[in-house]
Parts: sequence; C-alpha cells; structure tokens
Amino acid sequence: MPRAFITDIDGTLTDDRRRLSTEVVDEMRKLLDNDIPIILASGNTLCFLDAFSHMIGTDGTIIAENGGVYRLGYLGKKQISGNQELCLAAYQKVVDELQPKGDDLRLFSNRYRDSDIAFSRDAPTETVKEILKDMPVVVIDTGFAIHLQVPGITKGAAFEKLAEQMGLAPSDFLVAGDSVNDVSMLKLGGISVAPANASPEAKMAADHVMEKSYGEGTAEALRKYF
Ligand SMILES: O=C(O)COP(=O)(O)O
Ligand SMILES: [Mg+2]
Repeated sequence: MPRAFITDIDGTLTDDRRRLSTEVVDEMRKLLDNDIPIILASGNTLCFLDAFSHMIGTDGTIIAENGGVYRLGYLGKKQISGNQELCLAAYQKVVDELQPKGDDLRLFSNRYRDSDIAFSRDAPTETVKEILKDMPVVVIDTGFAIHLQVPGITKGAAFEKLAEQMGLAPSDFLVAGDSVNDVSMLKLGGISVAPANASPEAKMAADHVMEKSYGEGTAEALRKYF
C-alpha cells in the first residue's frame, strides 16, 4: 500500500465545472485521519493552495506554480525557483504578436505569482509555442490556463525534493494527475493514476486510467489503492 498521496487539483479533484468533488474530499479525509500525508501539487498560486490546504485539512505541504514554488508544511520556508522576468518577457512577446490580431490574453492571478506566468487560453497553444520557439521557456497548456515556465522546473522536480524532506521516496506515493503538467510527477510515483477525463499525455504517463472522470475517478483510485 502507498504511504502517502500527491495530487493535482484542477481536473483531478474537481468536477466538469471546476467545483470541488465532495466524494474525493471524503476519501482524502479518510487518509488524513489515518495519518497518511498528502501533498497538493498545482499550477495555481501558493495563496490558492494555502486556502485549499486549510479547508481539506492537510498540513500545508504544497507545490504551486507547477513546481516553481514549494513548501514543507505551513511553517516551512517557501522555496521559489525559476525566472519570472524571463517568462514575463516571453508573455509580452506573445501579447505583442497576438493583440493586434484581436486575441486578448488575460493574465491569471499574476500579483500572487512568484515564478511562472499564467494566462487565459484565448489563443491556440500551438500558436503560442510557435511565437516562443526561440525563447528559453516551456509552454504548458493544462486545459485551464497556459503557463510559461523555464525548463527543468516541474511538479516532479519539486516532488522529489519534498518527498526527501518528508523522509519518503517518490515511489512511496500514490500520484494522481490529469494533464501534461502532471506527467513529471506521474512518472515518479509507486502507483500513478489519471482520471478518465485526463489528457492523452497524462494517461500515457499513468500506470492506471480510472473508469470514472474528475474527482470521482480519483476517489475511485483512493478506495482501490489505499
Ligand atoms: O493552474 C492550472 O492551469 C491547472 O491547475 P492544476 O495544476 O491544479 O490542474
Ligand atoms: Mg490538473
């Protein structure tokens, strides 16, 4: 049986309208009641994850901004890596190119971000990738936002560091994720699962694709593997 659980949030704990699945919350509370640690790993900001951790009842161990920010427990030091200035310059290049054509890209929660840049999916990801092909940034389309991050910063890299600080190996974890930004951590888990709604990349990286979608699929995995 896995000794710990690490999970993505959007598309993995939510439903098809991005509302939290109460079914998966019930299953996560059972883990917490049995002292099984949970890491929340998301493209969202630290403050989003803080509120989320409190309300789920985890100990505040989080990965935010797709690995650009991570922290062990609420009292741990917030670790920031990456190069947000570079990501912002890349974003500006996309805006300069697409705004005259009428594509309005909205920045997401930028004043709360320390590492990456996230914006609305109003332009095709392939177009953004083409514009940035000579820039040293990675374009990540999570299905919820487009993120720009420097290479090497991933949920998986932060997961390895946090697992070590927790005295565990990544292979001690059940990993759940639904999108391309989860592939790095899905590959590291002892068991990795993707709910049925997951992207082709996440399904490929996971050991098991669940029958159910979204949070209900992840709840199914928690019942099955713990
Ligand atoms: O921030 C996003 O784009 C998606 O968030 P997630 O990593 O929790 O799915
Ligand atoms: Mg997701």
